Amino acid sequence: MTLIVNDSIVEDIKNTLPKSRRKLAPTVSALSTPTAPPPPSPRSDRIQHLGMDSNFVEVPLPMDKLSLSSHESDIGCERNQMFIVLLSAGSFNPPTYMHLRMFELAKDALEAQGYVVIGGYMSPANDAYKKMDLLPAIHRVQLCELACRSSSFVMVDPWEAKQSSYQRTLTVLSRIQGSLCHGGSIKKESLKVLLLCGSDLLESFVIPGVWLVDQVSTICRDFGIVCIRREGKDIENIIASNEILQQHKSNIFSVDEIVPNQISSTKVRECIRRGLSVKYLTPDEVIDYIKVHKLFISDC
Ligand SMILES: Nc1ncnc2c1ncn2[C@@H]1O[C@H](COP(=O)(O)OP(=O)(O)OP(=O)(O)O)[C@@H](O)[C@H]1O
Ligand SMILES: O=C(O)c1ccc[n+]([C@@H]2O[C@H](COP(=O)([O-])O)[C@@H](O)[C@H]2O)c1
Repeated sequence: MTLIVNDSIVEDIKNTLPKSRRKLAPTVSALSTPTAPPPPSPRSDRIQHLGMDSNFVEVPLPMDKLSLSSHESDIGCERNQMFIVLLSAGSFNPPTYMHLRMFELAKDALEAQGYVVIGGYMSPANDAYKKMDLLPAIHRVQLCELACRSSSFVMVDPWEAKQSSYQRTLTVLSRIQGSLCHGGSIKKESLKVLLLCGSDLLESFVIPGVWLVDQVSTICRDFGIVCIRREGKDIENIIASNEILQQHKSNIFSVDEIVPNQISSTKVRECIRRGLSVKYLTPDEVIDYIKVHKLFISDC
């Protein structure tokens, strides 16, 4: 794993993105359509990060697979050891083996640098994300639960999916950090909650209007990013193209795929629509659920 950098905003990157990503709900243009989620006001964002908004649906953070007791956390502090929790935010429409592989790749790479990865979360996007063909969140949460059954450390955080409105990723990162540190079970100074993503998501950071610039800064500075190279995308160039990413390059971990893997949810959906097998692209439990509920057969 190498640490890398970035520089200015590249407008035409938008056109190089997959079609589906150009339809991201929180873009400026999408926000003017009736189906797009309203942009959270700066005030509501601030309150959300503090975890004080009484309009939130309360959902406890699952911790059953976390490999850390408070005692170990204290030891970690003494040894100056940093514990890592990974958050993967996405549509997971449906989850694939590549989504699960990302956690393994990130864990290996971070542990090779001396970090201790104590857990990971998949957070399926809220229905208000309105990405093309998005299944209702209730199914995507269930599919993620089934997908990560075989993992010893990956869990599903259904909080984002259960809220009544779109939730930005910074809010989800803050909620996870807050839940883990609440009551002092894990010391804030020995915990890093990192956003786990593919290079296409990192690329979306530099597209004007998709993310809030201040929030990109906060994510990079106060949290950090582990980015898995996807389909040959040059992570170094993405970082070099944006001032904020460049400024926080030491907090952005770039991970190479050992075994190139181009599985995507789009391709899985296409296969299902065409009546083709998706075995070995996603876990059998996911396939069974899709069959029972007759999902992805026609456009949502
Ligand atoms: N093959 C892959 N390599 C690297 N990152 C990936 C891969 N597939 C998904 N990801 C990452 O997983 C996260 C969640 O992705 P998402 O749910 O959109 O999956 P997707 O396969 O890209 O979906 P879709 O095809 O519907 O756009 C994103 O950060 C994305 O970059
Ligand atoms: O927080 C934001 O401003 C923000 C802007 C764009 C995308 N995201 C999140 O990034 C994820 C992208 O998912 P996907 O399926 O489009 O790759 C999804 O969880 C979105 O909620 C988040």
